[in-house]
Amino acid sequence: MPKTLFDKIWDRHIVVPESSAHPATLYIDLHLIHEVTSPQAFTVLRDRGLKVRRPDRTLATVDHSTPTLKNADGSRPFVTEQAEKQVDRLLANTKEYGIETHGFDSDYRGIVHVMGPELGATQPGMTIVCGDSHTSTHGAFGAIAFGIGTTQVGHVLANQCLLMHKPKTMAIHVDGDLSDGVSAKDVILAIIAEIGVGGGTGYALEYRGSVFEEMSMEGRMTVCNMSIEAGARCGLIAPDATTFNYLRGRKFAPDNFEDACEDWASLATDDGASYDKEVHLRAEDIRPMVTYGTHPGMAMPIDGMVPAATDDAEEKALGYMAMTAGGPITGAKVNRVFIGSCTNSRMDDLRSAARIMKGRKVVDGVTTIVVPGSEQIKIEAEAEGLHDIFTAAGAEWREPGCSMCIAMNGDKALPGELVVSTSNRNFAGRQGPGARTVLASPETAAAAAVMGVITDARTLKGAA
Ligand SMILES: CC(C)[C@H](C(=O)O)[C@@H](O)C(=O)O
Ligand code: SF4
Repeated sequence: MPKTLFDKIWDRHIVVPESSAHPATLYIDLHLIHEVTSPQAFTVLRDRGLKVRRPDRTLATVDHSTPTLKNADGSRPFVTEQAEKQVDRLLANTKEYGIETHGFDSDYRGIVHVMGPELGATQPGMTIVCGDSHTSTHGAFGAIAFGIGTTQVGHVLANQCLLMHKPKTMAIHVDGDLSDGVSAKDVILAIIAEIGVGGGTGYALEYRGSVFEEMSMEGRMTVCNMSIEAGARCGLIAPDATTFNYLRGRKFAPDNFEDACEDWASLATDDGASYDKEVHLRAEDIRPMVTYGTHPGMAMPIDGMVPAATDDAEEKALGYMAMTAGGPITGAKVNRVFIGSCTNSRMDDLRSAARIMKGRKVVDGVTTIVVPGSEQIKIEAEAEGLHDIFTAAGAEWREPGCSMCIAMNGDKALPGELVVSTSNRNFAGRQGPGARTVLASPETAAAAAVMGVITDARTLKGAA
Protein backbone atom coordinates (compact mmCIF):
# COMPACT_ATOMS: atom_id res chain seq x y z
CA MET A 1 0.00 0.00 0.00
CA PRO A 2 1.38 3.45 -0.89
CA LYS A 3 2.51 5.33 2.20
CA THR A 4 3.09 8.95 3.15
CA LEU A 5 6.41 10.36 4.34
CA PHE A 6 4.97 10.65 7.84
CA ASP A 7 3.71 7.07 7.94
CA LYS A 8 7.01 5.65 6.72
CA ILE A 9 8.97 7.38 9.48
CA TRP A 10 6.34 6.62 12.12
CA ASP A 11 6.28 2.92 11.25
CA ARG A 12 10.07 2.68 11.52
CA HIS A 13 9.94 3.91 15.12
CA ILE A 14 7.16 1.89 16.67
CA VAL A 15 8.31 -0.08 19.71
CA VAL A 16 4.78 -0.99 20.84
CA PRO A 17 1.89 -0.25 18.45
CA GLU A 18 -1.04 1.89 19.50
CA SER A 19 -4.14 0.00 20.70
CA SER A 20 -7.52 0.94 22.10
CA ALA A 21 -5.92 0.63 25.55
CA HIS A 22 -2.81 2.75 25.07
CA PRO A 23 -0.96 5.12 22.74
CA ALA A 24 1.98 3.92 20.67
CA THR A 25 5.45 3.71 22.17
CA LEU A 26 7.68 5.61 19.80
CA TYR A 27 11.48 5.36 19.75
CA ILE A 28 13.18 8.76 19.71
CA ASP A 29 16.35 9.22 17.66
CA LEU A 30 17.35 12.67 18.84
CA HIS A 31 16.53 14.58 22.02
CA LEU A 32 17.47 18.26 22.08
CA ILE A 33 17.44 20.13 25.35
CA HIS A 34 17.68 23.72 26.54
CA GLU A 35 17.71 25.47 29.89
CA VAL A 36 14.00 26.34 30.23
CA THR A 37 12.26 22.98 30.08
CA SER A 38 14.91 20.56 31.34
CA PRO A 39 15.76 21.40 35.00
CA GLN A 40 12.66 19.75 36.46
CA ALA A 41 13.16 16.65 34.32
CA PHE A 42 16.72 16.20 35.60
CA THR A 43 15.52 16.66 39.18
CA VAL A 44 13.01 13.83 38.72
CA LEU A 45 15.67 11.66 37.13
CA ARG A 46 18.04 12.27 40.03
CA ASP A 47 15.34 11.74 42.67
CA ARG A 48 14.45 8.40 41.15
CA GLY A 49 18.03 7.29 40.71
CA LEU A 50 17.67 6.94 36.94
CA LYS A 51 20.36 7.35 34.30
CA VAL A 52 20.07 9.05 30.92
CA ARG A 53 19.41 6.12 28.61
CA ARG A 54 21.15 7.51 25.51
CA PRO A 55 23.39 10.48 26.31
CA ASP A 56 24.80 10.00 22.80
CA ARG A 57 21.34 10.75 21.37
CA THR A 58 20.92 13.87 23.48
CA LEU A 59 22.29 17.29 22.66
CA ALA A 60 22.07 20.47 24.72
CA THR A 61 22.50 24.21 24.33
CA VAL A 62 21.54 27.43 26.09
CA ASP A 63 19.48 29.98 24.19
CA HIS A 64 16.31 31.35 25.81
CA SER A 65 17.69 33.09 28.91
CA THR A 66 21.05 34.07 27.51
CA PRO A 67 21.83 37.77 27.13
CA THR A 68 22.60 38.98 23.62
CA LEU A 69 25.05 41.55 24.93
CA LYS A 70 28.53 40.79 26.21
CA ASN A 71 30.53 42.95 28.61
CA ALA A 72 34.01 44.10 27.63
CA ASP A 73 35.51 41.56 30.04
CA GLY A 74 33.59 38.72 28.32
CA SER A 75 31.01 38.34 31.11
CA ARG A 76 27.32 38.26 30.25
CA PRO A 77 24.75 40.62 31.78
CA PHE A 78 21.98 38.17 32.67
CA VAL A 79 18.64 39.89 33.11
CA THR A 80 18.00 38.20 36.48
CA GLU A 81 19.88 35.94 38.84
CA GLN A 82 17.25 33.32 38.07
CA ALA A 83 18.08 33.41 34.36
CA GLU A 84 21.75 32.86 35.12
CA LYS A 85 20.90 30.03 37.51
CA GLN A 86 18.78 28.34 34.86
CA VAL A 87 21.71 28.35 32.46
CA ASP A 88 24.12 27.15 35.16
CA ARG A 89 21.79 24.28 36.04
CA LEU A 90 21.61 23.15 32.43
CA LEU A 91 25.38 23.16 32.20
CA ALA A 92 25.74 21.29 35.50
CA ASN A 93 23.04 18.73 34.65
CA THR A 94 24.41 17.88 31.25
CA LYS A 95 27.94 17.62 32.64
CA GLU A 96 26.77 15.22 35.34
CA TYR A 97 24.95 13.00 32.84
CA GLY A 98 27.58 13.15 30.10
CA ILE A 99 25.50 14.99 27.48
CA GLU A 100 27.21 16.93 24.69
CA THR A 101 26.50 20.57 25.40
CA HIS A 102 27.11 23.68 23.39
CA GLY A 103 27.51 26.35 26.05
CA PHE A 104 29.31 29.66 25.89
CA ASP A 105 32.61 28.00 25.09
CA SER A 106 31.27 26.37 21.93
CA ASP A 107 31.30 27.71 18.38
CA TYR A 108 28.04 25.82 17.88
CA ARG A 109 25.96 27.37 20.66
CA GLY A 110 22.75 28.79 19.31
CA ILE A 111 19.00 28.60 19.30
CA VAL A 112 18.35 24.89 19.69
CA HIS A 113 16.49 24.66 16.36
CA VAL A 114 19.34 26.36 14.56
CA MET A 115 22.06 24.32 16.25
CA GLY A 116 20.66 20.82 15.59
CA PRO A 117 20.65 21.19 11.80
CA GLU A 118 24.02 22.99 11.76
CA LEU A 119 25.65 20.06 13.51
CA GLY A 120 23.96 17.63 11.14
CA ALA A 121 22.34 16.05 14.20
CA THR A 122 18.97 16.65 12.56
CA GLN A 123 18.59 14.06 9.79
CA PRO A 124 15.88 12.72 7.50
CA GLY A 125 13.83 9.81 8.76
CA MET A 126 14.43 10.60 12.41
CA THR A 127 12.08 11.15 15.31
CA ILE A 128 13.24 14.31 17.08
CA VAL A 129 11.88 15.86 20.24
CA CYS A 130 12.69 18.82 22.46
CA GLY A 131 10.89 20.53 25.29
CA ASP A 132 10.03 23.31 22.90
CA SER A 133 7.10 23.79 20.58
CA HIS A 134 9.19 24.99 17.64
CA THR A 135 10.88 21.61 17.35
CA SER A 136 8.64 21.35 14.29
CA THR A 137 11.48 23.24 12.54
CA HIS A 138 13.47 20.03 12.11
CA GLY A 139 10.68 18.56 9.98
CA ALA A 140 12.27 20.54 7.15
CA PHE A 141 14.72 17.64 6.83
CA GLY A 142 11.97 15.02 6.47
CA ALA A 143 11.89 14.07 10.14
CA ILE A 144 9.02 13.67 12.59
CA ALA A 145 9.97 16.45 14.98
CA PHE A 146 7.74 17.86 17.68
CA GLY A 147 7.73 19.66 21.00
CA ILE A 148 7.13 17.88 24.29
CA GLY A 149 6.44 18.98 27.87
CA THR A 150 8.88 18.83 30.77
CA THR A 151 7.42 15.55 32.09
CA GLN A 152 7.99 13.96 28.71
CA VAL A 153 11.52 15.37 28.62
CA GLY A 154 12.06 13.25 31.73
CA HIS A 155 10.55 10.18 30.01
CA VAL A 156 12.78 10.54 26.98
CA LEU A 157 15.89 11.13 29.10
CA ALA A 158 15.10 7.96 31.05
CA ASN A 159 14.06 5.57 28.28
CA GLN A 160 14.50 7.25 24.88
CA CYS A 161 10.84 6.55 24.11
CA LEU A 162 7.60 8.46 24.15
CA LEU A 163 3.93 7.47 24.39
CA MET A 164 2.04 9.09 21.55
CA HIS A 165 -1.21 8.89 19.62
CA LYS A 166 -0.69 8.93 15.89
CA PRO A 167 -1.84 12.21 14.36
CA LYS A 168 -3.81 12.43 11.12
CA THR A 169 -2.01 13.65 8.02
CA MET A 170 -2.61 16.81 6.00
CA ALA A 171 -0.93 17.68 2.72
CA ILE A 172 -0.46 21.39 2.06
CA HIS A 173 0.32 21.91 -1.62
CA VAL A 174 1.79 25.15 -2.87
CA ASP A 175 2.49 24.99 -6.59
CA GLY A 176 3.56 27.56 -9.12
CA ASP A 177 6.10 30.37 -8.99
CA LEU A 178 6.43 32.79 -6.10
CA SER A 179 6.50 36.44 -7.15
CA ASP A 180 9.58 38.58 -6.57
CA GLY A 181 9.88 39.72 -2.97
CA VAL A 182 7.85 36.80 -1.57
CA SER A 183 9.81 34.73 0.93
CA ALA A 184 9.35 31.49 2.89
CA LYS A 185 7.99 33.51 5.81
CA ASP A 186 5.28 34.96 3.58
CA VAL A 187 4.38 31.47 2.39
CA ILE A 188 3.88 30.09 5.89
CA LEU A 189 1.98 33.19 7.06
CA ALA A 190 -0.29 32.83 4.03
CA ILE A 191 -0.85 29.16 4.88
CA ILE A 192 -1.73 29.96 8.50
CA ALA A 193 -4.03 32.79 7.40
CA GLU A 194 -5.73 30.25 5.11
CA ILE A 195 -6.15 27.27 7.47
CA GLY A 196 -6.26 29.20 10.76
CA VAL A 197 -4.32 28.84 13.99
CA GLY A 198 -6.33 25.71 14.82
CA GLY A 199 -6.39 24.37 11.27
CA GLY A 200 -3.56 21.92 11.81
CA THR A 201 -4.63 20.67 15.23
CA GLY A 202 -4.42 16.89 15.37
CA TYR A 203 -2.53 16.68 12.07
CA ALA A 204 1.03 16.17 10.93
CA LEU A 205 1.46 18.57 8.02
CA GLU A 206 3.36 17.68 4.89
CA TYR A 207 4.35 20.65 2.73
CA ARG A 208 4.30 19.61 -0.91
CA GLY A 209 4.65 21.13 -4.33
CA SER A 210 7.10 23.04 -6.48
CA VAL A 211 7.46 25.95 -4.05
CA PHE A 212 8.96 23.72 -1.36
CA GLU A 213 10.96 21.67 -3.84
CA GLU A 214 12.67 24.84 -5.00
CA MET A 215 13.12 26.30 -1.51
CA SER A 216 16.47 26.39 0.33
CA MET A 217 16.87 24.45 3.59
CA GLU A 218 16.72 27.76 5.42
CA GLY A 219 13.37 28.55 3.83
CA ARG A 220 12.06 25.05 4.55
CA MET A 221 13.04 25.50 8.20
CA THR A 222 11.17 28.82 8.34
CA VAL A 223 8.06 27.09 7.00
CA CYS A 224 8.20 24.00 9.23
CA ASN A 225 9.06 26.16 12.26
CA MET A 226 5.62 27.77 12.16
CA SER A 227 3.64 24.53 11.75
CA ILE A 228 2.91 24.77 15.46
CA GLU A 229 1.37 28.21 14.89
CA ALA A 230 -1.22 26.47 12.71
CA GLY A 231 -1.88 24.08 15.60
CA ALA A 232 0.10 21.14 14.17
CA ARG A 233 2.79 19.68 16.39
CA CYS A 234 4.89 18.77 13.37
CA GLY A 235 5.32 19.64 9.70
CA LEU A 236 7.51 17.81 7.20
CA ILE A 237 9.07 18.22 3.79
CA ALA A 238 10.37 15.24 1.82
CA PRO A 239 14.17 15.01 1.88
CA ASP A 240 15.83 15.60 -1.50
CA ALA A 241 19.13 16.74 -3.02
CA THR A 242 18.80 20.13 -1.27
CA THR A 243 18.58 18.33 2.07
CA PHE A 244 21.50 16.02 1.31
CA ASN A 245 23.71 18.86 0.09
CA TYR A 246 23.01 20.78 3.29
CA LEU A 247 23.95 17.83 5.51
CA ARG A 248 27.01 16.55 3.64
CA GLY A 249 30.17 17.07 5.69
CA ARG A 250 28.48 18.21 8.90
CA LYS A 251 29.69 16.91 12.26
CA PHE A 252 27.04 14.22 12.80
CA ALA A 253 26.45 13.33 9.14
CA PRO A 254 26.62 9.55 8.76
CA ASP A 255 29.91 8.01 7.57
CA ASN A 256 28.18 6.00 4.88
CA PHE A 257 26.66 9.22 3.58
CA GLU A 258 25.75 8.14 0.04
CA ASP A 259 23.97 5.00 1.32
CA ALA A 260 22.14 7.13 3.85
CA CYS A 261 21.00 9.48 1.07
CA GLU A 262 19.63 6.55 -0.89
CA ASP A 263 17.61 5.43 2.12
CA TRP A 264 16.45 8.97 2.88
CA ALA A 265 15.31 9.47 -0.70
CA SER A 266 13.05 6.44 -0.32
CA LEU A 267 11.10 8.18 2.45
CA ALA A 268 9.21 10.50 0.09
CA THR A 269 5.46 9.94 -0.06
CA ASP A 270 4.58 7.22 -2.56
CA ASP A 271 2.43 8.06 -5.59
CA GLY A 272 -1.16 7.30 -4.74
CA ALA A 273 -0.73 7.59 -0.96
CA SER A 274 -3.66 9.34 0.65
CA TYR A 275 -3.88 12.01 3.34
CA ASP A 276 -6.69 12.67 5.78
CA LYS A 277 -6.91 16.19 4.41
CA GLU A 278 -5.44 18.19 1.52
CA VAL A 279 -5.17 21.94 1.07
CA HIS A 280 -4.04 23.79 -2.07
CA LEU A 281 -2.59 27.27 -2.40
CA ARG A 282 -1.35 28.92 -5.60
CA ALA A 283 2.12 30.44 -5.34
CA GLU A 284 1.07 33.33 -7.61
CA ASP A 285 -1.58 34.39 -5.07
CA ILE A 286 0.89 34.83 -2.21
CA ARG A 287 2.06 38.36 -1.46
CA PRO A 288 4.44 39.58 1.27
CA MET A 289 2.52 39.06 4.51
CA VAL A 290 2.33 40.79 7.89
CA THR A 291 0.22 40.09 10.94
CA TYR A 292 -2.17 42.75 12.19
CA GLY A 293 -3.60 41.02 15.28
CA THR A 294 -2.50 38.98 18.26
CA HIS A 295 -2.10 35.52 16.76
CA PRO A 296 -0.24 34.41 13.64
CA GLY A 297 -3.50 33.59 11.80
CA MET A 298 -4.42 37.27 11.77
CA ALA A 299 -2.14 37.86 8.81
CA MET A 300 -2.74 39.91 5.67
CA PRO A 301 -0.93 40.91 2.48
CA ILE A 302 1.18 43.97 3.22
CA ASP A 303 -0.42 45.89 0.35
CA GLY A 304 -3.95 45.05 1.49
CA MET A 305 -6.37 46.66 3.93
CA VAL A 306 -6.70 45.57 7.56
CA PRO A 307 -9.69 43.19 7.61
CA ALA A 308 -12.71 43.88 9.79
CA ALA A 309 -12.98 41.84 13.00
CA THR A 310 -15.21 38.78 12.72
CA ASP A 311 -15.67 38.22 16.46
CA ASP A 312 -15.04 39.83 19.86
CA ALA A 313 -11.56 38.34 20.18
CA GLU A 314 -10.52 39.87 16.86
CA GLU A 315 -12.10 43.18 17.86
CA LYS A 316 -10.04 43.13 21.03
CA ALA A 317 -6.91 42.21 19.06
CA LEU A 318 -7.41 45.17 16.69
CA GLY A 319 -7.80 47.43 19.72
CA TYR A 320 -4.64 46.07 21.34
CA MET A 321 -2.72 46.51 18.10
CA ALA A 322 -4.27 49.95 17.48
CA MET A 323 -5.12 48.88 13.92
CA THR A 324 -7.98 50.38 11.95
CA ALA A 325 -10.09 47.94 9.97
CA GLY A 326 -10.46 49.01 6.36
CA GLY A 327 -7.25 51.07 6.42
CA PRO A 328 -3.80 50.20 5.09
CA ILE A 329 -1.20 48.67 7.40
CA THR A 330 1.67 50.31 5.54
CA GLY A 331 2.52 53.65 7.07
CA ALA A 332 1.97 52.49 10.67
CA LYS A 333 4.71 53.99 12.84
CA VAL A 334 7.31 51.47 14.04
CA ASN A 335 9.28 51.76 17.29
CA ARG A 336 11.45 48.67 17.10
CA VAL A 337 12.64 46.06 14.66
CA PHE A 338 13.80 42.58 15.63
CA ILE A 339 15.57 40.40 13.09
CA GLY A 340 16.25 36.99 14.59
CA SER A 341 14.61 33.90 16.23
CA CYS A 342 14.48 30.26 15.16
CA THR A 343 12.16 31.34 12.35
CA ASN A 344 14.41 33.85 10.58
CA SER A 345 17.95 34.13 11.94
CA ARG A 346 19.89 32.08 9.40
CA MET A 347 22.24 33.22 6.64
CA ASP A 348 19.53 33.55 3.97
CA ASP A 349 17.50 35.70 6.33
CA LEU A 350 20.39 37.96 7.29
CA ARG A 351 21.45 38.34 3.66
CA SER A 352 17.91 39.37 2.70
CA ALA A 353 17.78 41.95 5.48
CA ALA A 354 21.26 43.24 4.59
CA ARG A 355 20.28 43.71 0.94
CA ILE A 356 17.62 46.17 2.05
CA MET A 357 19.68 47.92 4.73
CA LYS A 358 22.80 48.31 2.62
CA GLY A 359 23.53 51.98 2.02
CA ARG A 360 20.48 53.05 4.01
CA LYS A 361 20.07 54.34 7.57
CA VAL A 362 17.83 53.07 10.30
CA VAL A 363 15.40 55.88 11.13
CA ASP A 364 16.26 57.71 14.35
CA GLY A 365 14.41 56.26 17.30
CA VAL A 366 13.68 52.90 15.67
CA THR A 367 15.77 50.54 17.80
CA THR A 368 16.82 47.74 15.49
CA ILE A 369 18.57 44.60 16.67
CA VAL A 370 19.89 41.85 14.45
CA VAL A 371 20.49 38.61 16.35
CA PRO A 372 22.15 35.68 14.57
CA GLY A 373 20.63 32.30 15.43
CA SER A 374 23.92 30.72 16.41
CA GLU A 375 27.64 31.26 16.86
CA GLN A 376 28.14 29.59 13.47
CA ILE A 377 25.88 32.12 11.80
CA LYS A 378 27.59 34.95 13.65
CA ILE A 379 30.96 33.74 12.37
CA GLU A 380 29.74 33.26 8.81
CA ALA A 381 27.86 36.55 8.68
CA GLU A 382 30.88 38.44 9.99
CA ALA A 383 33.15 36.75 7.45
CA GLU A 384 30.76 37.98 4.77
CA GLY A 385 30.64 41.49 6.23
CA LEU A 386 26.93 41.46 6.95
CA HIS A 387 27.47 42.81 10.46
CA ASP A 388 29.18 45.85 8.95
CA ILE A 389 26.17 46.53 6.75
CA PHE A 390 23.85 46.36 9.77
CA THR A 391 25.97 48.48 12.05
CA ALA A 392 26.72 51.05 9.33
CA ALA A 393 22.96 51.40 8.93
CA GLY A 394 22.61 51.99 12.66
CA ALA A 395 21.29 48.58 13.72
CA GLU A 396 22.79 46.60 16.62
CA TRP A 397 24.56 43.32 15.93
CA ARG A 398 24.15 41.01 18.91
CA GLU A 399 25.22 37.69 20.40
CA PRO A 400 23.17 34.61 19.39
CA GLY A 401 20.06 33.60 21.33
CA CYS A 402 16.27 33.74 21.38
CA SER A 403 16.47 37.43 22.25
CA MET A 404 13.37 39.52 21.70
CA CYS A 405 11.37 36.62 20.32
CA ILE A 406 10.40 35.82 23.90
CA ALA A 407 11.68 38.72 26.04
CA MET A 408 12.99 36.58 28.89
CA ASN A 409 16.62 37.57 28.49
CA GLY A 410 16.61 41.34 28.78
CA ASP A 411 15.68 42.11 25.16
CA LYS A 412 12.16 43.47 25.03
CA ALA A 413 9.89 46.24 23.84
CA LEU A 414 8.14 48.83 26.01
CA PRO A 415 4.38 49.06 26.55
CA GLY A 416 2.58 50.36 23.47
CA GLU A 417 5.60 50.07 21.18
CA LEU A 418 5.08 48.60 17.74
CA VAL A 419 7.68 45.98 16.84
CA VAL A 420 8.18 44.55 13.38
CA SER A 421 9.60 41.14 14.17
CA THR A 422 10.80 38.17 12.15
CA SER A 423 9.82 35.78 14.95
CA ASN A 424 6.81 33.48 15.06
CA ARG A 425 4.49 34.63 17.85
CA ASN A 426 2.61 37.91 18.12
CA PHE A 427 0.62 37.13 21.27
CA ALA A 428 -0.21 40.13 23.46
CA GLY A 429 2.80 40.85 25.63
CA ARG A 430 5.05 38.28 23.99
CA GLN A 431 7.80 40.82 23.38
CA GLY A 432 7.22 42.72 26.62
CA PRO A 433 4.10 43.75 28.53
CA GLY A 434 1.86 45.89 26.31
CA ALA A 435 4.20 45.54 23.31
CA ARG A 436 2.55 45.19 19.90
CA THR A 437 4.12 42.71 17.50
CA VAL A 438 3.82 42.59 13.73
CA LEU A 439 5.28 39.37 12.33
CA ALA A 440 7.01 39.71 9.00
CA SER A 441 9.80 38.49 6.74
CA PRO A 442 13.39 39.74 7.14
CA GLU A 443 12.89 41.96 4.06
CA THR A 444 9.80 43.59 5.52
CA ALA A 445 11.46 44.02 8.91
CA ALA A 446 14.52 45.65 7.35
CA ALA A 447 12.31 47.96 5.29
CA ALA A 448 10.49 49.02 8.48
CA ALA A 449 13.82 49.84 10.11
CA VAL A 450 14.99 52.13 7.32
CA MET A 451 11.62 53.75 6.67
CA GLY A 452 10.34 54.01 10.27
CA VAL A 453 6.90 52.83 9.19
CA ILE A 454 5.52 49.50 7.93
CA THR A 455 6.67 49.44 4.33
CA ASP A 456 6.28 47.10 1.38
CA ALA A 457 9.94 46.22 0.76
CA ARG A 458 9.16 45.72 -2.95
CA THR A 459 8.81 49.50 -3.26
CA LEU A 460 12.41 50.09 -2.16
CA LYS A 461 15.25 50.11 -4.66
CA GLY A 462 17.65 47.21 -4.19
CA ALA A 463 14.93 44.95 -2.80
CA ALA A 464 14.41 41.34 -3.92
C1 LIG B 1 10.29 28.22 26.45
C2 LIG B 1 9.68 27.24 25.50
C3 LIG B 1 9.01 26.18 26.30
C4 LIG B 1 8.76 27.89 24.48
C5 LIG B 1 8.17 26.90 23.49
O1 LIG B 1 7.81 25.77 23.80
O2 LIG B 1 8.01 27.20 22.34
C6 LIG B 1 9.47 28.98 23.72
O3 LIG B 1 10.55 28.50 22.99
C7 LIG B 1 8.51 29.74 22.84
O4 LIG B 1 8.85 29.99 21.69
O5 LIG B 1 7.44 30.11 23.33
S1 SF4 C 1 13.63 31.79 19.13
FE1 SF4 C 1 11.61 32.13 20.01
S2 SF4 C 1 10.31 30.56 19.15
FE2 SF4 C 1 12.42 29.93 18.83
S3 SF4 C 1 12.89 28.61 20.54
FE3 SF4 C 1 13.54 30.70 21.08
S4 SF4 C 1 11.80 31.58 22.16
FE4 SF4 C 1 11.04 29.76 21.10
